[in-house]
Amino acid sequence: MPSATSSPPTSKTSNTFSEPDSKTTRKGNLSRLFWVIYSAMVFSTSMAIRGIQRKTASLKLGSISIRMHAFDIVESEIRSRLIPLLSSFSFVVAVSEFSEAFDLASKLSAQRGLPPSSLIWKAKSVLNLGSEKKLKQAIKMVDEFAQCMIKQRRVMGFSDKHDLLSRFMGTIDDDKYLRDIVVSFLLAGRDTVASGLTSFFWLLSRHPKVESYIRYELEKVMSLSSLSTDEDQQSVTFDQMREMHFLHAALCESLRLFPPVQIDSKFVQNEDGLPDCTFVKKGTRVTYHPYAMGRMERVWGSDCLEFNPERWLRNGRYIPENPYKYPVFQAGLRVCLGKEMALVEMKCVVLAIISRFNIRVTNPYQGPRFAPGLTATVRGGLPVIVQQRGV
Ligand code: HEM
Repeated sequence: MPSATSSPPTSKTSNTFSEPDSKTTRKGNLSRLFWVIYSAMVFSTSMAIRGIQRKTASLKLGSISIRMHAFDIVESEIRSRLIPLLSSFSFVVAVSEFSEAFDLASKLSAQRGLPPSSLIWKAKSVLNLGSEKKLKQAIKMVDEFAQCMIKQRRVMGFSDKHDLLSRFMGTIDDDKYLRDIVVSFLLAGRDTVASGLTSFFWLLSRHPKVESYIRYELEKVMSLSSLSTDEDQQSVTFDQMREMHFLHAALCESLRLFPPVQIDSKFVQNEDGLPDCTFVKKGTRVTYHPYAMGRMERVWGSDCLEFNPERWLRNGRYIPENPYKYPVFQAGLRVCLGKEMALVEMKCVVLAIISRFNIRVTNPYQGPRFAPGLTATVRGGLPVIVQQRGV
């Protein structure tokens, strides 16, 4: 653990595995749960982006005020839905029709790229057959959901609202464009965050000391705060969370080993050369591989395969890496606009869960296996045992 904040976790936060007690534990599928919760949360902060809107979106998404707004929304979803769900004896996650349609559309779109030639899906699409027919139906349902959300917001009024959709509605009148913005952001921000959280909980199950240290850091920031005299303060505030350097480091380290976007391709617009002088002609597909890059000894050193949050800390403070070395959120012009928001969301969920529950993966020795798709979805989900702490 980092030297500047190296006091050992208290016994209260120590994290030895205890056998599940039938009254306090329940089994569930964490990745499925995150997907469902996030479909609601990301919608309330989602926004469109294309061409000229990128700049506007980038300013808005990166701003402290929008991150604080996201923090409030996520906190409220956690309190009203996630915690009650995890606390109930057996949790069955209700999957909405929309959620199913969204998953199907993502899966079928990704499957288009699997056969060697695109002719197959194009022919099926023209003839409206099989998977292409299902894809069209799924996309229609997703679009209708987004349209309905925009229509409702118009009826309810948006000028006094602070969420991103309302802010964009103030500048864009075209509802079809707004719909595409909502769907794009949902696509960009939903499964990525769910995937990152799922892998993180798998890693925590394998590294209980890291989990204990996050709990210790949480207790520390809360006790140092002037709010600590306020007996009503039950959960961390946005500012306190920003002081949690170890948590931030642990999430970055987890995303290094399990990036939600494992590979990403670009097509060359005009003939060009790569930095190593490889010639690339117009139309060439160039793929970079964040999953492989995060595990290269040449880049990360001999302990590249270890989960070691300390590699991100100097004197207890988080030091960011060069995004070209760590392209989990891409780098340069097309860098992820939701990076900061994603980290806020992930931190909120992690803190809410680990301060109240012990989450144990049922088979921690089996690493996550990913299904083919746009984002790294854990195949079959991540079966876990949830145990309420202190019971
Ligand atoms: C851990 C979570 C996330 C990861 C790892 C991630 C990663 C990425 C990556 C690699 C790209 C570049 C894709 C490309 O150029 O092909 C990207 C783009 C983008 N991301 Fe994220 N993302 C995450 C969460 C989010 C969230 C929560 C949002 C918004 C709510 C978001 C919004 C966007 C947008 C709008 C773009 C498109 C930027 C552009 O093309 O100009 N992302 N993301």
